[in-house]
Amino acid sequence: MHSRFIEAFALLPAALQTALEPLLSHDDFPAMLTAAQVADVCAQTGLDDDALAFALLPLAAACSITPISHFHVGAVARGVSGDVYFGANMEFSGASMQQTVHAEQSAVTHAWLRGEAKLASITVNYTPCGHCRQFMNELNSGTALNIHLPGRDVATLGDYLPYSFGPRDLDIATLLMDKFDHGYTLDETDALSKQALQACNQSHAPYSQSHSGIALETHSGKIFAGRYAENAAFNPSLPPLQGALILLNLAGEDYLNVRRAVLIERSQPLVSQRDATRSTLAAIGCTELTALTL
Ligand SMILES: O=c1ccn([C@H]2C[C@H](O)[C@@H](CO)O2)c(=O)[nH]1
Ligand SMILES: [Zn+2]
Repeated sequence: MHSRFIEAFALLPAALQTALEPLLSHDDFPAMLTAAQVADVCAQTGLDDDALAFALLPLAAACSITPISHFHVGAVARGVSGDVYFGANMEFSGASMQQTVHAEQSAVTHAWLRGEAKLASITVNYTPCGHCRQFMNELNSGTALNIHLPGRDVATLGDYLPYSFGPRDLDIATLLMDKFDHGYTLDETDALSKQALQACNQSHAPYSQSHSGIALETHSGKIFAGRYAENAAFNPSLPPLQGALILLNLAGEDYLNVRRAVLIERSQPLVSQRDATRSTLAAIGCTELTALTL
């Protein structure tokens, strides 16, 4: 079992420990459960889907990296496929506050990067901040997304974000997690560039059209790609680097092990990721960034 889970796992009810043990005992547990695994764990423990999501929160929160706040937020997003995805907050010492990833953003992005089509619900161990509510208002599940919080009845994003501002206010119809391919091509043939290009092609940037994607390679040779997720209110947009680091972290890798990165964006974009990406990568000890333009 990955060392980060040991303490939280030991505090789970015995029946849940028994049901989860075969999944978590692998070092490469992907911080998600498939619909079939969820059904199996529910059958073994007698928990329903929602109770299981709450019970998993301490494991999700154990994935947080919080050198600044030491405040561990965990989230569990459920896709319409029935698969569930962990999320956890990530902080970067030596970078700007704006580089922080919230647990809700982590869970949502985790689901998106793994190809989930739409979210049905999200369960979080603390109330989502205004920034997260706005971030989630970009999703193709819209204000119908169910939000489960400890000690509260289930409510929708619409309940938590009344009089909301969102994509429709800017006449945008393509929403976060909708599938698309922007069709950019590039002659580069190395694996990292190819994955960065694919991420760029799947990025969500309907406001600026400044599509971008990144791929990170770790010292162990693994590759993690992230797509830009733009937001109607602009500031809650999530840069591609954050997407890739979310996936890397949830896969059990250490973000200090990023060896090199390829960022792909358009030439002279209205919104550029390059400088912030370079500076955040430097804060986590990676100075090998190749920035390619389309
Ligand atoms: O909705 C929220 C509010 C805060 N945090 C994180 C961000 C930061 O790492 C820490 C303190 O704000 O908690 C979340 O993950 N979600
Ligand atoms: Zn938040």
